[in-house]
Amino acid sequence: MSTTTATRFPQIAFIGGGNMASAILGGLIHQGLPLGQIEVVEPWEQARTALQQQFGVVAHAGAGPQLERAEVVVWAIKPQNFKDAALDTQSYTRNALHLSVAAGIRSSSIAHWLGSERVVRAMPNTPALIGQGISGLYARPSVSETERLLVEQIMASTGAHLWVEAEAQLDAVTALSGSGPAYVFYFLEAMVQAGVDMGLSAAQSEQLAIATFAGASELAKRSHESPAALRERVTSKGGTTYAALETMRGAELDRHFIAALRAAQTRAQELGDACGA
Ligand SMILES: NC(=O)C1=CN([C@@H]2O[C@H](COP(=O)(O)OP(=O)(O)OC[C@H]3O[C@@H](n4cnc5c(N)ncnc54)[C@H](O)[C@@H]3O)[C@@H](O)[C@H]2O)C=CC1
Ligand SMILES: O=C(O)[C@@H]1CCC=N1
Repeated sequence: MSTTTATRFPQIAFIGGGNMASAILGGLIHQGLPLGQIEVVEPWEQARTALQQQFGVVAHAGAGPQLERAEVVVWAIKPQNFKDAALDTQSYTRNALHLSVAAGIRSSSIAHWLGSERVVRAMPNTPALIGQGISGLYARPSVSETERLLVEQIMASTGAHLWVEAEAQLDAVTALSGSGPAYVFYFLEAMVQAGVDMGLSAAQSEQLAIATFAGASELAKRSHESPAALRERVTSKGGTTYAALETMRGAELDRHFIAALRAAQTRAQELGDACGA
C-alpha cells in the first residue's frame, strides 16, 4: 500500500458526475488540476448545477467531441448505466486510458464496449471525499507501467491504494472496503442508540462512539500487534468487555458479519454478470 504525489496532470474526462466523481474531482482540483483540463458528462441537471457550484466545473449533458482531448476517462456511473454510456462515448475516447470505479463491471466488458484494452478498474470508498479513502486497483495486461503510475497519481487525491493481481479480488475489495464505510456507520448508529438507551444524550453518545472508532482504528494502524491482541488487552476476564463480547459470541455476530460481506461480494459478481457484456 502506498500514496503517490501529483506531478503532471493529464487531460481528464469524467463520465458521471455524482458522489464518486465529485470525490476524485474535488481531490484533483485541490491538488492543482486546472479546470481547463477537466470534462464531465452528467445528464442530470441537478448534479451539473452541484458540480458548477462546488468546483466551478461546467458539465455537459451528453457525450461529444469535447471528450476527444481526454488522456484519461474516469467512469463513475452506476453499473446499470455503464454499457449505454460506453456505447455513446466510445467513438470519442479511443485514444484514452480508461479508469472505471463501477462495482462489478469487469474490465473485459469495458474493453469490449470501448474497443480498447487500456482499462484499469478501481474500487474506492467514500472517505475519498476527505482524502482518507482506500482503493483496490486492477489493470488489464495491456496497461503500461507509466499508465499504472498515472492512475496512482489520480487516485492519490482520494487516499491510499492497493493493487490486486486477479480481477476477481476486486469483488472482495468491494465487499470489504468499498461498502465498508456503511458497516462502520451502521455500528456507529447502534452504539449511539445503545448510549441513549443507557441514559446518555444522543450528542454525547455520538461523540463517544465516533471518537472510539477513530481512536481504535488509529491504534490498530500504528500498533505492531494484531487486532485480536489489541482486543484482548481491553478484555479483563469477568469484566465489562468480556460480558459484551460473550453476548456477541452468543449471537454469532462474527458469522453473520462474514455472511454479510459474502452477500456483498456475490452481489458484485451478479452485477458483473447482469450488466456486463
Ligand atoms: N458511493 C460509493 O460508496 C461507491 C461507489 N462506487 C461506484 O461508483 C459508481 C458511481 O457511484 P456514485 O458516484 O455513488 O453514484 P451517483 O448516483 O452519485 O453518480 C452517478 C452519476 O452518473 C450519472 N449518469 C447516469 N447515466 C449517465 C450517462 N449515460 N452518462 C453520464 N453520466 C450518467 C447520474 O446522473 C449520476 O449523477 C458506481 O458504479 C458505484 O458502484 C465505488 C465505490 C464506492
Ligand atoms: O453499494 C454499492 O454498490 C457501491 C459499491 C461500493 C459502495 N457502494
